[in-house]
Amino acid sequence: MSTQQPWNHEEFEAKLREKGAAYHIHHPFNVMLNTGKATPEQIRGWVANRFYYQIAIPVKDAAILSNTPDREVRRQWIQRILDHDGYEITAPDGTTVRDEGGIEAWIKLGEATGLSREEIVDLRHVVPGVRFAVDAYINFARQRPWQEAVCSSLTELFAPKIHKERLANWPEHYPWIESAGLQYFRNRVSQARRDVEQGLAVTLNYFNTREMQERALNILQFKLDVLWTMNDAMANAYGVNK
Ligand SMILES: O=C(O)c1cc(C(=O)O)c2c(n1)C(=O)C(=O)c1cc(C(=O)O)[nH]c1-2
Repeated sequence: MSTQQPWNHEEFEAKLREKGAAYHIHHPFNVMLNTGKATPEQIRGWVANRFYYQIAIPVKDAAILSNTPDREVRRQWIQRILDHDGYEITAPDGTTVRDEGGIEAWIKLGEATGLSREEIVDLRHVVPGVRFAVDAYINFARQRPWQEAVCSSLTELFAPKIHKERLANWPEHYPWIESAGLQYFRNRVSQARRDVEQGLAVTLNYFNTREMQERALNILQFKLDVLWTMNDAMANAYGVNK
């Protein structure tokens, strides 16, 4: 057991952010995608496989909702499910508000790359390594205390940069993908920032001894490994061009 003093919030947050060095933004398969070296086949392979992650996220968030007795947390956390699944809500006066949600936006991204809706949603292209890695994330959220599951979402600290990189580079390198198809990435930049604020607040407060803070870093590493392993599996299936 560690007998050291806990890091203060600033130090602890800095330790979490240091973990960005192991983010999948640095994986050779992602570097290939974001530097314009990928073939249409490789891009389609990535989009079709990442769809399995997209559909897992609201399931994972529903596990967190079901595990927390804290109503204030649930009030905020439910937004993530709406972000991905979309919603159609009719007020008592009959007015309806709808949003197609991130999963639908991801399907549109897939269609913009030349995949059919059917071959995306029936998961035929999802390779075993991606499936196992994503399932591990869902299982972790189902089985561990909800604060640990919240902590595991903190790879989102590093996500705005990867989305912005795609928005900056894909139109130049892959002009055959219609710009409207990239809407998912545009939406996520601000959504990820908001998610991170909430996830960080829970994590900084809950992991309040040095031993727990070290556990939080290991949890974040687990999630980084989920994303890294997905990229390994896709690199194995589709290859990496130098
Ligand atoms: O494209 C990416 O590289 C990337 C990474 C991550 C991430 O770091 O987990 C997420 C997303 N995108 C994303 O779009 C998203 O909605 C999301 C939710 C979560 C989460 O763990 O709750 N991660 C991510």
